[in-house]
Amino acid sequence: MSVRVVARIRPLLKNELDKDTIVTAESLEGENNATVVRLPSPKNDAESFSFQFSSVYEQDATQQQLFDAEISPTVKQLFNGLDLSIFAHGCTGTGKTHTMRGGKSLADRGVIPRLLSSIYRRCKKIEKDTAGATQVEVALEYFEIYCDRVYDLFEPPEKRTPSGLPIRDNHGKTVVVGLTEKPCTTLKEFEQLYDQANMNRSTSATKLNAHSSRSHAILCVKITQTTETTIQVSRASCIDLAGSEDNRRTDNNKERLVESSAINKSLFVLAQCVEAMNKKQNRIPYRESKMTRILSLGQNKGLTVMILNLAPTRAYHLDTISSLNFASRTKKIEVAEVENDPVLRTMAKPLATSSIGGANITRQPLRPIAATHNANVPEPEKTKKGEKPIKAFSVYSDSRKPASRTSNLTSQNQGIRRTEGQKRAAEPSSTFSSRPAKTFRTTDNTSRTRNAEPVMTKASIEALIAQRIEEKLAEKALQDAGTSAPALSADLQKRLDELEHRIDAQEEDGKSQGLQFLLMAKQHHIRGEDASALRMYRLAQPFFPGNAKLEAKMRNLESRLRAGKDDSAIKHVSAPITSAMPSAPTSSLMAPLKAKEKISNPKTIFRDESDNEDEFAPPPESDHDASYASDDSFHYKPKAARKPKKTNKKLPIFRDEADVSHSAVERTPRTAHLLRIINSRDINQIKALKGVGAKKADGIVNCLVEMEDAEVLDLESLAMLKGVGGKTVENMRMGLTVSVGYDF
Ligand SMILES: Nc1ncnc2c1ncn2[C@@H]1O[C@H](COP(=O)(O)OP(=O)(O)OP(=O)(O)O)[C@@H](O)[C@H]1O
Repeated sequence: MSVRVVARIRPLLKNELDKDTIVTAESLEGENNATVVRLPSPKNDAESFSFQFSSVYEQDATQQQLFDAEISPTVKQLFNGLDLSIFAHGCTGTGKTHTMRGGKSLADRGVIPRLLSSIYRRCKKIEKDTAGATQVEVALEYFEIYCDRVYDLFEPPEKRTPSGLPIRDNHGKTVVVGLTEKPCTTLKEFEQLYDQANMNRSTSATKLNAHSSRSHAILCVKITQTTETTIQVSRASCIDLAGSEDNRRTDNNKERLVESSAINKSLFVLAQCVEAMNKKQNRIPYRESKMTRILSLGQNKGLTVMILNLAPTRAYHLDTISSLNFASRTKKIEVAEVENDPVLRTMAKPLATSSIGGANITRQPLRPIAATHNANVPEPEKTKKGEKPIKAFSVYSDSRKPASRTSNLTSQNQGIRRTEGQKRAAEPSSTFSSRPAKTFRTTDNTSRTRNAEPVMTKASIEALIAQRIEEKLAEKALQDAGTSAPALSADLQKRLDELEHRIDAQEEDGKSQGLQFLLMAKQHHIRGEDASALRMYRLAQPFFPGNAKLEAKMRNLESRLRAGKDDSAIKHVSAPITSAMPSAPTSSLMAPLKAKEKISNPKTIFRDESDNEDEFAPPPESDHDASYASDDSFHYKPKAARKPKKTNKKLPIFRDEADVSHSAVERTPRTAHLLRIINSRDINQIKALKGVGAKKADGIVNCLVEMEDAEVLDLESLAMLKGVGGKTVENMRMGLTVSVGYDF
């Protein structure tokens, strides 16, 4: 993956003019451009921290300068077939939306309108240069992830369903189902669509930002280039992340706190994913939040630019350090995974792929080529004029689309297309629908092959051959699937929908979220990561207000951290919990930077593999198992109107006599057998349990991997794994009698 991380320090706002500026940009010796962010240590102003990035933009940097230097050069590659992802990251009020969207005046326009302007210019140029032989179409999807739910921003809020749009895994890619795709032919048209859609975005005034985005907004621009012989699709995804918030500073009310919790949680998971990638762990916890599932940072191929937005004042000091730490980790992913110049290396891929595909490619049934390299892929025949346009593409995957055009549609897809067709019936004929039909054509990429030859290595050829084999197998599987009766698809679809509703219903219940936080807290606790555990307990606390045991746990962790060696770590996590609904401090989202010795040489980059909050934490308490089990005492108190549930109702089903003590020795054979299967982490065995499908099994294994060496010791702990619950545990156990034939 190629992640280019640049930092941008915003200017002082009107109400900050008298405030202390502590964040500065510096150049390394012999360089003209600033690449280092420097700020003092929170402990001691005489010491400073420095972080190096690809570029650093100072307070007076204009929107134009940032775009010209960072984004403009990628547009060419976008048209060469690479996907592009642009992230704005940073805590609340640091200028993410300003950077991505910007203001109304020409000079103030942000990255997104400038990118679209560049895209349309290039479209025109290509069409002109090829005398119309290559035609370029642009289409948009725009959605937000608000409180872990996905909403289409092209739909007015009143049309939203409470649970939002479902997301599904499709051949390893996450897709948002049912998004509107808007063909968009001119910049003017884009501006209208974009402005209108932005009015649908969830924003609110907070103490830290009068127009704070309460959601992650993702704009996907799909570019389709059609020539006589080929169709090439590439995508630019522009992501304006919601800002992390230190709720000790926000004075957020309950509603804002819930939003803030969701924002902080998803950013926390993002940080965890980045950390897992850094540590080269096999499993990246993408599934812990919808944002990380959809973005799949590190899985998407192509170019990624992350713009780290920073506020210059002391009020943001700890938040700024947290953000810098996070960005440094993200930057390291690039260093670890891309050894050669990422631009040259990734540019070679589409050329090489199309040359390997050669004349044998007659259709592209699945996503891989388009998803990973956007190779020139012939598309199935387009619909005739007047017919419905093709259904929405997905964020990083359009794997269903080719299938849908080749009659192998699942009823799910048919349903989507119907909806889309109805939606668009009133719309003027789009460029898609009015375009003359294209037929499958074999690729004749002689010149491309020639171009690609010098960069083909043995390894890349092998990888491409493996990929082609995979595609062929997938194509065959798809064709096989296409022969199954439509009734089966409808049935499958119904089951999927039911499952989705069940999950949504569960998600709507704050209990599930609160328990997830608790589970994550416990996982951290087990690993001895007290600082992270404390953060997660804090996130959980709003769901269990007034729970004395939880508060005692947090106090315990706080005092242990306070007693730890490094004061700077304590500063990040030891704020006393006074309010009934304490918050997740922003600084707690990402690892605090370890205080280093005095920095005198700006060339030194003060991050290394060991920079991890957990090194500040004292070793884990030996009694953590006891506390693990004792969390059953957390009473869930859902949103205001609901009555608190009694403890004994919480996990009533599977508590069999022998389990009361939670002792492994006293487990029934059936329970022991079930726990053995779970702790085996063997997805096939887990999937075979009654009531556990592939998705749930995957979720369970993910949780277990998160727990590293820890095991699930009892059924109650099992029920608390994400997506499990008491009923599922009961089903698993009951199923064992029949399906496993265990002698109980
Ligand atoms: N480079 C800049 N030049 C001028 N003003 C800026 C700049 N960056 C940010 N601002 C101003 O700072 C304020 C906060 O910016 P913005 O709303 O973009 O922050 P944000 O990071 O998106 O916050 P949130 O996460 O809460 O949505 C706005 O008033 C914005 O106009």
